[in-house]
Amino acid sequence: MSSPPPDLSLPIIDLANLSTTTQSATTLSDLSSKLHTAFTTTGFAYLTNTPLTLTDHDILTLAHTLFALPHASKMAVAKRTFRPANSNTYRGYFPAQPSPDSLKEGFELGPTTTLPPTLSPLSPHTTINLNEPNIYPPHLPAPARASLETLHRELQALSSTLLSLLATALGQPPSFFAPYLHHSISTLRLLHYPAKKHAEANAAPRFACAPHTDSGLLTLLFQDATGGLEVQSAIVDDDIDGHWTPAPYVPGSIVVNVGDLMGRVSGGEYRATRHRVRSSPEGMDRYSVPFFFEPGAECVVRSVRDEGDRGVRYGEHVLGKMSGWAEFRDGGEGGMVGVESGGEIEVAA
Ligand SMILES: O=C(O)CCC(=O)C(=O)O
Ligand SMILES: [Fe+2]
Repeated sequence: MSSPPPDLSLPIIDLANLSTTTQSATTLSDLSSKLHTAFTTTGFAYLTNTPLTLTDHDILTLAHTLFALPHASKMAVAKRTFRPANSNTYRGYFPAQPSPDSLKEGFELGPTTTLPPTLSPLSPHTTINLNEPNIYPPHLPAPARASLETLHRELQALSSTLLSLLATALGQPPSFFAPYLHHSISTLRLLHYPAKKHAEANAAPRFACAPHTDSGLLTLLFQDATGGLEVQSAIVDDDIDGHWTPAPYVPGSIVVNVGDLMGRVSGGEYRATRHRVRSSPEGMDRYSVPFFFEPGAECVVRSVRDEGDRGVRYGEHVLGKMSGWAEFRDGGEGGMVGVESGGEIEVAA
């Protein structure tokens, strides 16, 4: 028998002190222990006063701008699995797919640095280059593209700072995880959950995004005020459908959560918590912008708690998970295989 679920109210961690040019040891150790407590209990927290150039309103406006582009402009950069004439396998656009448990279109970009290609088979039909360069819809205004790249760079820097605070919380030197970030392939994803139309309201999927854990180290998420994000506070008596708590929009905040890799690195101390997004009320679109903080494809991720852990190469980890998901969608007949970046692992219902 498991113990009863904790009362989940997500903590708010104020990062204002990170914006000063020098931080005292006390400030850093205070933040480190707040993150540690949040990640060992709920696995989720809100971050406020984050050191970013763009506001959350600016960031969600970028998503509105991108998804308002003509369908043909978005499909011009659709991943090859959705448009076989295209050469991009991992970065770019994915259209909303009919699915019993989720409905969303998305656009994904990685770092702007040039990385050596890594061609890995996902399935007999599909090869993925996790180190692929970015590709943008032809009609996306140049300032929007520049803002997306700035945002990716700043979120990478912020996440790296959080990782060094977690290193100390786990009893390691602050730079312990620096080698993990060599050729890091973090993904910035823009998401649009289209509104249900009246005629579809009863047949529409229950979730906009099905229950899942994220595959990387950490996820930093901007969401609009629509609501629907829910976090699983505990799995009691093996009831994996139970104990969901809303994680509503908090103005000016970023939701941060632990991904599978950080769970592994911490020897299971940090909770890679399952979460999901409920379908919005009829007629409401929802937009969100998660940033999946990921190591390099070649990085071997090991538990700091287990010297015998041989570890897992991140590229293999993420492709293994994706192949499971793709088969789930593919039906095994070489049909349209939905391939999104390594941020999300859907848990088949
Ligand atoms: O849209 C959201 O609020 C959450 C999205 C998410 O969890 C994901 O893409 O992994
Ligand atoms: Fe997620």
